[in-house]
Amino acid sequence: TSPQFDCNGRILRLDRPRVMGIVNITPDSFSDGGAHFDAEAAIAHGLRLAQEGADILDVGGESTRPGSQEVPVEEELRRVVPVIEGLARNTALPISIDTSKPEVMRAAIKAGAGMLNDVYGLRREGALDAAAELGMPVVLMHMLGEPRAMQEAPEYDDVVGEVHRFLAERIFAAEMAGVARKNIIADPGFGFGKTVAHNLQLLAQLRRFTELGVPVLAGLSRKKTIGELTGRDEPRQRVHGSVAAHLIAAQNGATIVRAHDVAATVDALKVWAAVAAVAPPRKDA
Ligand SMILES: Cn1cnc2c(O)nc(N)nc21
Repeated sequence: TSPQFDCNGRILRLDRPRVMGIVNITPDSFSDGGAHFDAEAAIAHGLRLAQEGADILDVGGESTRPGSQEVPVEEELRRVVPVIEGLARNTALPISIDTSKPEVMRAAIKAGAGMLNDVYGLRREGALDAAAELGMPVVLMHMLGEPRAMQEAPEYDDVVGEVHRFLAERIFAAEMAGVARKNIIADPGFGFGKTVAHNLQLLAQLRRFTELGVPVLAGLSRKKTIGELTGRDEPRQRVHGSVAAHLIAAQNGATIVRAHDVAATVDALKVWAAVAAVAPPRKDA
């Protein structure tokens, strides 16, 4: 039987690779040009991703791209709560909250979100306890340093081994804090303190992370690595490269991929799942 997650009453079944659609609420996403954000536009975008076949919607109010600055908690709450409420009212899909702040985790779950997606791997003050108290599925992701400086000159002796060890430690810390192991998802954090070479090694050896004994999430959508490999400077032109990378991630054991372009990714994974259904059992299974 395949793992499944109870996301605040909404079920996410990992019987096949699933697509986490991205709903970013940041000034450079849904804004009417002003400094404030159009919650309605973000909600409409999330509903469109649901129409395109997303299995879960990831709502984020603080950009974590390289060089990004922190957003004050009041601001982050102002951005995400109305969107989560709007989405929860209009779709039956599970909703994850992309945040590292315990206060935002609590408010998001109260508003109807059912999964925590923390790029800091619950390392912020109070995050482990919040995750344990909320009792929801949680994604633990690897990041080297902080978004502001993580891409300056990332270095590893053995990127796969070091990311693997970090995730094993965070899983252990989460379990010690009271997070149920069945609620944990691991994520190597593509692009979070990694060069293109590091990202390629992590993707090529992604199956190593399934040894952690929890589902693996991969997020490469429209990232700089895809742009560099394809020569596409414009993120919107990185759809094909992103779909290729997520297919490889599925082939290498990921059961959730985090994507902007949901329809394209859903179609690709349908082809992947049809072949996987008739493939001979894996020798290392
Ligand atoms: C918020 N966010 C941006 N990239 C991500 C990734 O690769 N994984 C997860 N879990 N979250 C991400």
